[in-house]
Amino acid sequence: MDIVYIRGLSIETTIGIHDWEKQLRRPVILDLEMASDVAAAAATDRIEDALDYDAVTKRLTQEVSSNQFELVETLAERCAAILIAEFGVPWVRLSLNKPGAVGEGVDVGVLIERGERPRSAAIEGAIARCGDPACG
Ligand SMILES: Nc1nc2c(c(=O)[nH]1)N=C([C@H](O)[C@@H](O)CO)CN2
Repeated sequence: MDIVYIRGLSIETTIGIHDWEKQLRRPVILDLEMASDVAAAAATDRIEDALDYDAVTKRLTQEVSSNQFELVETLAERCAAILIAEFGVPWVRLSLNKPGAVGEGVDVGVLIERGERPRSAAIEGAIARCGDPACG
């Protein structure tokens, strides 16, 4: 499985369960791994055949910065849903860090995986030879 990744995407938003948190804007940091057929894009050398990390960055920035959330879980699920529904990403691993949430130097957040991991060509070949999907 090939991956297009985005690391350290910092987006300003309003997030938190406490009243004081609802009054301020603060950054959250996203790290994304998105399944994508890199070989197919390389074969044509066309952005239309690639998962455009610039377009993903702009869309997630727009969504996260223009909305308010209570939980990091909600924000993470919203981003994963957008990647699957709007960008056709079959599988995503997304980690969301909320800096300073529980004090200096402590990292908290969530790590989620959504969608189905595409099988490698080698696994597909093995299944085809075996004739039974359970074989893979
Ligand atoms: N699992 C979670 N736990 C907590 C969250 C959250 O979003 N998910 N949020 C908070 C507060 O907003 C925190 O950042 C500051 O107390 C607490 N726990």
